Amino acid sequence: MMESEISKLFKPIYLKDIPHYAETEELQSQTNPLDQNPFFDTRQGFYITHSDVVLRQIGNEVSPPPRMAYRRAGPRKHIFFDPSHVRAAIVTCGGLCPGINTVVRELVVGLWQLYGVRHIFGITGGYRGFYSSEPLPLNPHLLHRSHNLGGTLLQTSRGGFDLLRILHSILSHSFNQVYIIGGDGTMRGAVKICDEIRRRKMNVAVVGIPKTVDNDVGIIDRSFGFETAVEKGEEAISAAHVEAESAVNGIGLVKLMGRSTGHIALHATLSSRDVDCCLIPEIDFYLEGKGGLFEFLAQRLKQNGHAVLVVAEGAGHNIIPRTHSQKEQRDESGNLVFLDVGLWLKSELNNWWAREHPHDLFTVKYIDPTYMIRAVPANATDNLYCTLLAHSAIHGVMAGYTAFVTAPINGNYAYIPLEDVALANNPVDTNDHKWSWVRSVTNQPDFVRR
Ligand SMILES: Nc1ncnc2c1ncn2[C@@H]1O[C@H](COP(=O)(O)OP(=O)(O)OP(=O)(O)O)[C@@H](O)[C@H]1O
Ligand SMILES: O=P(O)(O)OC[C@H]1O[C@](O)(CO)[C@@H](O)[C@@H]1O
Ligand SMILES: [Mg+2]
Repeated sequence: MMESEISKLFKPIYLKDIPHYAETEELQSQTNPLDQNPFFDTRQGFYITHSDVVLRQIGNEVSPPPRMAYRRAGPRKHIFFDPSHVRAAIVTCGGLCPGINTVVRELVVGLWQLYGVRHIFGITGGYRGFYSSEPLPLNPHLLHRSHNLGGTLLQTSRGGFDLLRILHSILSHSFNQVYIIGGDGTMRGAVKICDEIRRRKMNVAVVGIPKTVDNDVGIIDRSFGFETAVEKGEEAISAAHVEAESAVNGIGLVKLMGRSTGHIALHATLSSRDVDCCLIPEIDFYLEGKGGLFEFLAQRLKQNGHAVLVVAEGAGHNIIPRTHSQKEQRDESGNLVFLDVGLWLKSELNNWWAREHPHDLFTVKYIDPTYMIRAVPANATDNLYCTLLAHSAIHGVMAGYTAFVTAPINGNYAYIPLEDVALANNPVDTNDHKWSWVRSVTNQPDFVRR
C-alpha cells in the first residue's frame, strides 16, 4: 500500500462528546464499587478509558474527514455519584414496544446490584406521572419476572408533557438521576428537561434509552424490540399466505407498523419470502394503470392464483382520500393520526375486482397484527440487548455523564448526545442494496410512471 493511501486511513477523528458533571460542578469522584464486586475482575482492561471511542461509520474509509466518533459505553474507573446519595427515577413514554419491562428491570437490578443504589423509583403513566401520581419505589424483587412480560409495568401515555411541573417533581423528590425510555417524541421532551436542568444548574443526570418498535430513530444500529416485531410480523405474513393460497384468487394483506419508516415491513418481507409486494412510506405507489398495483396483482393472480401484500401503516397516505378534519387529526402528543391503509386497500381491491371481473371469485383477507406485535415480550436477542442498554446507561450516569443516549453503533455500545438522537430519523434508504433485494425477491413494480 502506498504511504499516501495509508495516511488516508488515519484521518482525524471528531469526537461528538457528551456533557460531564465534573466540567461544571465540584463533584468528588470515588473508585468504582465494581472493584469490590467478587463477580468482576477489574484489574486489567476492564474499565473504559477516556480514549475509547466508537466510530460512527465503518466500511467507507474514503468518505471525507473528519471521521465522527462517540464515547464508548461501559463502566469507568471513577464514578461521580455516591451510590448512597442516588435517587433514581425511571419513566416510560409513548407507544409500547417489546422489551420495555426488561430495560426497566435491568435498570433497577443494575443500579441495585452493581452500584448498591437503594432509592429507585418508577414514574407511572409516562411524563404526566411526574406530577399526577406518587413515584413507585422499585427493587429487584418486585421486578423479578418482568423481563418475561410484554407492555410496561410502569404504564405509559402520550401527551401530558408539562416541563415546569416535571422539573418541580424532580426537585421535590430530590431525584438526581432520571432514566427516560421512549421514542422520538420522548427524546425531544428529554432534551427540554436537560436544557432546563442545566439552565438551573441542578445536579441531575438525564439519560435517554431509545424505544421505537418502528426502528425510526437515527444514528443507532437498531432499536430494541425491532427484531421481535419482525419475527411476529413474519408470523402474520405466513397466516396471510395460507389464507390467500387456500382461496380462489386470494389476496393476503398484512399491515405492519411503521408510520414514517418501512423497516418492519421490509425486514419481514425479506425474511418471509412469501410476499409479492411490499409497500413502504418511503416509496410512493399508485393503484390504476400501467405499472400500478392492480396490474401487477392481476398478473400474479393469473400466474399463481394468489398474492401476498405487505403494507407499512404510513404507506400511501398521500393517495388515501381524507376530509379536511381527518387531515388535521392528531393524537395527544401531536402526531398525525393516519387512516387505516389496510382497510382502504382492501376496499379498493374489492372494488377493482368487482369492476374488472364481476363473475370471478375473489377474496381479500386483511390482517392487522399491530397491537399483537407490540404487546409481546421481547425475544432472546432483544432481551439481551435491553440488558446491555440498561447497564450501559447506568455506567454512563454513575460516571458523571448526562444528556446522552446509549445505543449500539456498528455493534459497539456508545454514548451519543441526546439532542442528536432526538433530531435523527431513520428512513429506509431506498438506494441501498436492501431495498433492491426486496424488489428482486418480490419482483414488484418500481411505481415510477413512464
Ligand atoms: N417536541 C416535544 N417536546 C416535548 N415533549 C414532547 C415532544 N414530542 C413529544 N413529547 C412528549 O413525549 C411523550 C411521548 O411522545 P410520543 O407519543 O410522540 O411517543 P414517542 O416517544 O415518539 O414514541 P413512539 O412514537 O415510538 O410511540 C409524550 O408525553 C409527549 O407529550
Ligand atoms: O395506538 P397508539 O398507542 O397511539 O400507537 C400507534 C402508533 O404507535 C406506533 O406503534 C409507534 O409506537 C406506531 O407504529 C403507531 O402509529
Ligand atoms: Mg414517535
